[in-house]
Amino acid sequence: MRGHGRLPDLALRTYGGSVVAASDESFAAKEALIRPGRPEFRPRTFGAKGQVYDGWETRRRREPGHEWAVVRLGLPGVIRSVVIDTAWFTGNYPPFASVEACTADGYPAPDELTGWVEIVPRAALTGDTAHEFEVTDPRRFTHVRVNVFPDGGVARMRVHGEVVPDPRLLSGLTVDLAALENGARVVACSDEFYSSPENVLAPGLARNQAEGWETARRRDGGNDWLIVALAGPGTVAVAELDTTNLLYNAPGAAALRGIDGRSAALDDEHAWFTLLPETRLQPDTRHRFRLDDDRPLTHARIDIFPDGGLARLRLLGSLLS
Ligand SMILES: NC(=O)NC(NC(N)=O)C(=O)[O-]
Repeated sequence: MRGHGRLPDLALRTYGGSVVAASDESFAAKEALIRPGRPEFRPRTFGAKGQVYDGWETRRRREPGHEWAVVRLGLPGVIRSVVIDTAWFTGNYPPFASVEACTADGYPAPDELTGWVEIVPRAALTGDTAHEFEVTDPRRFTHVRVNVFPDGGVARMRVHGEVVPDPRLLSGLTVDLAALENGARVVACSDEFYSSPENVLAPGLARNQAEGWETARRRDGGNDWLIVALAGPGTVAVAELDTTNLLYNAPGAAALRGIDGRSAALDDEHAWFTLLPETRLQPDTRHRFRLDDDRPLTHARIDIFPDGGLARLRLLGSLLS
């Protein structure tokens, strides 16, 4: 069994994050800070404002002070680490940075945010390096502010943590119990050769194959699978198995099972019950299946036969009250 990757990036643009304000972005736009993917660089590529960078880059400060950018998390939650990546910034990286966070109710404007607390104390940075800082504050945060001293460029900021949704927006409703934004996460997966299984829980539709989960071609006669810890104990009424963008590598079939992890161990094969028996799938298709089972579950396991992947897995249902 392979690892299931790291905690999700709560700030990621494709998870709904937004860089809502910055003190300056003269050389390169603040929005790049939370862009998915590794930063790119083409040497000797100059625009009207200077060398082009895939990151946030401020002007050279000529007066005292420092620069900052505020990010609204797409997925509010408990932050476990922050990555400040100065990739490609060598003669223009900030020598120091710190990170603050705050919690806001509703939809404040950036200048209405209050109650900032330091979650990463001022630390020295080096150029062209991804610096990871552990965060120990256990509170739920909705926004972060990165400060750079005195100025410079940061390619990416990643804010890894555990999603903590607002329970008022889930209880009593039919919701996707397998959605990352509702607190679901992948806890185990057979293979993540081409792209991460976490992608099947992401918001919205996958725009291409890489935005879904894709396994290697399987040659051992077995099959690929993943296990999702749901948003909470609940019942599932509709399963959506989306093979969009998988044209020549969609699984031939899939099966879905559930387990109530409150009373059984995940490795107890007999405690898993079938929600959807092995069912034929078509390539590039959003399949929706009405399930006929009201047993509560905390985890779901999808088996795909023999390999391939999925663009999305949606499990519409309700949390136990
Ligand atoms: N975008 C830039 O041109 N930045 C800087 N210069 C180079 N060459 O990268 C700088 O900070 O002066």
